[in-house]
Amino acid sequence: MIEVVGLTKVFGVGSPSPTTVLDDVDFTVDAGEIFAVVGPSGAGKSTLARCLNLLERPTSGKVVVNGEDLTALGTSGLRDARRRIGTVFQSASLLSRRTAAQNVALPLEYLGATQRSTASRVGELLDLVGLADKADLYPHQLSGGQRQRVGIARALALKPSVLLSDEATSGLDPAATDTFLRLLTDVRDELDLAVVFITHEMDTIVRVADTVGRLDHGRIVEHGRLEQLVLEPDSVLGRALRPRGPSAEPGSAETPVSVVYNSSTVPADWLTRLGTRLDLPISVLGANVQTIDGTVFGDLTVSVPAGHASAFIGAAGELGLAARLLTDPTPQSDPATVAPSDSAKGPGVAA
Ligand SMILES: Nc1ncnc2c1ncn2[C@@H]1O[C@H](COP(=O)(O)OP(=O)(O)OP(=O)(O)O)[C@@H](O)[C@H]1O
Repeated sequence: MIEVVGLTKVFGVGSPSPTTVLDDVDFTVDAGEIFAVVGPSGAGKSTLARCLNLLERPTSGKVVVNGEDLTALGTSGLRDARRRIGTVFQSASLLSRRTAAQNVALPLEYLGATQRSTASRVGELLDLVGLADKADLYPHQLSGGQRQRVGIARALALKPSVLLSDEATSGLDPAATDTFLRLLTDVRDELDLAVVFITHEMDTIVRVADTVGRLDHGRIVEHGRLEQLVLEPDSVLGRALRPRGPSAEPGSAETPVSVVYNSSTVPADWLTRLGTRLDLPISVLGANVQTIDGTVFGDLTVSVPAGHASAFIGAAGELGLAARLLTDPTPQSDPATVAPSDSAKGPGVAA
């Protein structure tokens, strides 16, 4: 378990123009949980990663792992404490003159482990990430995805309780990303790890995250469980988690209404029921249905005859659907790409 309490990083403390890059960040990730952090460029994601694994000293606040405040430790204690957090970086950062096995062995060698115990642990780890047959290959002989899997093996070498993945799927092709995400959830389950998954790729979040935080201007401005956020019509994160192509235009005597629902809590024939109950022709203008952790979530735009939208919204609410007028059909903003100044305007209207 990792608890981050009031984490603040100010660069240039004491200078005429100090920059606050992390501002009172709080979150907790339990063992067995994947917490995704998403945010636009410059939001402070890399700084957060470096403060979490203590490559960078926070200005104030705490990073507590399994009850121990790592930020309170001196230099030698800190070296030891870093073992509790394994990091997988973007593009793996493997040493090019070392084989896959030698790269995985590196943290064990620093620790002074015997050759025999190192060889045995490296064998286990390469097995875990499905690369036992690539042990003697050099990084340039591995694919990008394989290099990231070596990165995971190396991050796990010292049996950390927290795994930090810092933009680790950036630049991977879809198949390698799939393999990486499956491996991440497998090791999370097998080793009961608390995982902090920093990314700007919303589709990876939908596939692995239990909880999600949106970082903006160094602050966590939205935070929640994935399956709750995806149903939030007004949430920037919620909208970005429900990707959808453009909807058809409603007719001139029709009003577009957005409907978001969780299929486990609404009747499967909700659209037919609403049409019958209100005695109205209702048509679908656009839709996205996706499965998150086994539950189907829907996000539709429907057209309702003008003058009947309120009745539709009320009746939909009674069936457990979140419906609202679609007054601003602008494209969804993506919290991973939206400029800080735009996102500061707050959420727009759900698509
Ligand atoms: N050493 C430093 N000194 C001063 N400012 C810094 C320093 N490191 C980062 N910053 C500033 O902190 C802000 C956040 O940077 P950071 O790299 O953490 O953002 P990020 O969300 O990871 O961005 P990206 O997605 O583009 O990598 C930026 O405005 C950056 O200029």
